[in-house]
Amino acid sequence: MSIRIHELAKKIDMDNKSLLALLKERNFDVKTASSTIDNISAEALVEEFAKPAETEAPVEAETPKAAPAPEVVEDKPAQTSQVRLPAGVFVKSPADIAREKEEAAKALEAEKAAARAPAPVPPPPSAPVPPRPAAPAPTAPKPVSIPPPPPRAPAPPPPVSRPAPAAVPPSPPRAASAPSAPALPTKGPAPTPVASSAEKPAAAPAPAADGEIATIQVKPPIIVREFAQLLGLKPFKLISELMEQGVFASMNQTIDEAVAIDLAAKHDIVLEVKHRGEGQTPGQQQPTKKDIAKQKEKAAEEDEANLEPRPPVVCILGHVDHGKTSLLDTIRKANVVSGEAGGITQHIGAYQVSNDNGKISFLDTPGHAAFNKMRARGAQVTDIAILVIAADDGFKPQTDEALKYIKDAGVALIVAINKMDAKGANIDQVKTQMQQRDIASEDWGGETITVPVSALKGDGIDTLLEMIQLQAEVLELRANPQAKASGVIIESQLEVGRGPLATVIVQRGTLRVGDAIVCGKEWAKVRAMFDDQGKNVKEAPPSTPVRVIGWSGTPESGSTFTTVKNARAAEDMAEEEADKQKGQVTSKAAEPKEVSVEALFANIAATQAKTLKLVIKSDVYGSAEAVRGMLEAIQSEKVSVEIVANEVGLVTKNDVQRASAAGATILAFNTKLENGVTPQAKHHGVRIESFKIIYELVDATRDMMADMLDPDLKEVKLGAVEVREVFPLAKGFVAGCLVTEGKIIRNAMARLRRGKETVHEGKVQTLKRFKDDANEIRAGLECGIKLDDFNGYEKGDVIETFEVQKVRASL
Ligand SMILES: Nc1nc2c(ncn2[C@@H]2O[C@H](COP(=O)(O)OP(=O)(O)OP(=O)(O)O)[C@@H](O)[C@H]2O)c(=O)[nH]1
Repeated sequence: MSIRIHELAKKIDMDNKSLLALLKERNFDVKTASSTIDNISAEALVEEFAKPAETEAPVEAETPKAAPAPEVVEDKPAQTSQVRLPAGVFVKSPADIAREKEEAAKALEAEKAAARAPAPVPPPPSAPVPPRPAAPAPTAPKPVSIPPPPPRAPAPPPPVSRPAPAAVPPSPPRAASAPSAPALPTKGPAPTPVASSAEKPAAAPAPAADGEIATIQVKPPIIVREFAQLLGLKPFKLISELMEQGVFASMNQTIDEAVAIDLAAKHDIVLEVKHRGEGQTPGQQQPTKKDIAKQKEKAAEEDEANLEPRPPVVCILGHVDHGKTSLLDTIRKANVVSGEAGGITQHIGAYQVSNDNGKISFLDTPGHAAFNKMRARGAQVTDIAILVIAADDGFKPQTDEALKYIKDAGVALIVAINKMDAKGANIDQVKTQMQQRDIASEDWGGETITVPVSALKGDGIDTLLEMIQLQAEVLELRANPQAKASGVIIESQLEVGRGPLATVIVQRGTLRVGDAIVCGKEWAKVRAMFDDQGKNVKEAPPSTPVRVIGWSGTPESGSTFTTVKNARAAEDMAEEEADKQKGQVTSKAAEPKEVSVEALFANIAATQAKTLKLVIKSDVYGSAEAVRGMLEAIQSEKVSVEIVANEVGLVTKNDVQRASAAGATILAFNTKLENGVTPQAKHHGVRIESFKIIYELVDATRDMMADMLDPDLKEVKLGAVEVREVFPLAKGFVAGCLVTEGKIIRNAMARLRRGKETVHEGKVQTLKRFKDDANEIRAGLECGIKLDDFNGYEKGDVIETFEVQKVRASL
């Protein structure tokens, strides 16, 4: 019998993270909050952490003589009643104690260093305000089976029943830090300075003295892993900070200098980027006082003290038809699947659900190969990824692709094995495949939280939500709602009556109606915002998905937006960016190109090749991207595709004119035609094709390309005869035949074979049944055949008839 960590945590009123750390410290083999430990150990822990409250308060318990708890365990196990040492519990060896002492000394030093820093001073230990004031010393000589963690005997009674995160590593008495640490990620004081300084390895820059800014120097390229070390952060922490700024990089990737400088400023560090061969100052711009002030302002925004818990952003990924939308649908209790064309998700949806434990923001991404960019984007903006795998189908190509995105983005993973109700569901097979991919499920000794579910029947959904909340708790997701809002564009589109609109996820700060935001070359004064239910909302705090209207155009999906001072500034910044982009395009075009003879001939050949020109209009930006990707992947040496325009919105008269001028066809994907477009297209002879399913669009495009080529000719055999006799006529000869196969039709093409040799090819000019002319004679009957003016028939010759059909050329 066993119990899950998160259940036990509730029982002993401790947060999951602390309990996990405590258990790991005590050598339990636990990995996540949904790992289990045996009941005996759990009971002992319950006793250890709950007992003080029950045995309220004998005053003498405060006296130091209550200290020698470790002795009880070590020296008198027999005396400790009938309770046996539970599995996983260990008695410390001298080596352990030596190691702990060393760690404790390090921690103490770190504490001292933190104390020197200008940090909020926690209340002195002498005046704790414990909720359970008269609790007895936790180390009272109770013969419990689990050794109480470290010898903290002389310390004052713990003011809270659950240990603070800082108390997790075995340490010597740290009276000052323990009482002040908040246990759960609720609003409240920032983590103690001890916790943050303990995170920093020795390589971290020494904290500067009061008000001073530490300086570190780097040489590009700035690699995330190395940069984290320089800042004294764990790489995953740095990755998540980068993500909060809308920068998505994995451990071994490089980041921009500007981003690195910004990030360093957040940690009160001035970053000096030294380019190779550069001296101290020339070339490299050093941060000015203004820069530093700006950086400090930003750092203040991100100050731990201002951070509040935020809902997790969860992305649902997986292979086509494995049930992503159904799963989300069941979670949302709304029917999205039936509204989708062909039952497949063609663009990303963002929704927020609330349950007893709080809110969760979900992103639904399409499973089709065509939408890989959208999936990658989904994985990038999320905290937790749910990989949906159908129990009756197992891993498929897009499952592996999604897993790759998840790993690259470094987000937490939960596997939902769906369709458990389906015939042929084989959970063991899926778990074997998980093991093969190094993501073994927890119950198979791995670390991946795995939840069997049935989206159709609703089984396992509560557990899945619980696991998401637990994972979120462990990740300690926080953001500053007071900061200037910034976030990521999930999707953008043009909507009739509303103009350009974008689904965004706010990552930092609170976005409000009236805010001015800028995103690349587009900007918006937020005119209105809608939640996933289409309800008008006035503000969107961190992790909230909202649809924003008021944009100058459709911003690019996946790009980040930030709030600026006012609409004027937003417009200026957007214009500046547009000019920059234009400049880049022109300068690229102006670059001299080397032309080889081969290239010259290739160019000549290319101009002779046929080109299918297309104007594409799609409902949303992501679809436009997917369509372009699919069309560009069509390989043909005979016909090429030229995309004249690829835009979001309705098909307009302007599009018809553009297509007419370019000789292009218009493809409308998931979008409609503006009034009056059809007659205008007819007038100009422009072809418009509409599609709701991307694969149909691609097939139709291939057909259009093939139709531009001369058709291939294909011979279809109609029948055959054997020459049995040769009869003389007044002029020439006729062959007396038996129809051996198919049928013989007058005027059909014919070929006379003698053995392997073709003697003559022509037409069946005369076809007679006895003396009468016939149009068609079937197998098994005799007939007379004369081919054109041919007369050289011999007994045993075979005459085959056939017709030539024109078929669409292959690409
Ligand atoms: N038996 C069974 N069928 C399910 C379950 N979940 C989904 N399905 C069915 O599987 C099919 C695909 O479900 P979707 O939710 O559209 O799958 P998807 O992964 O979102 O597919 P795309 O949108 O194309 O990426 C539908 O016919 C669902 O009814 C389940 O738990 N059990």
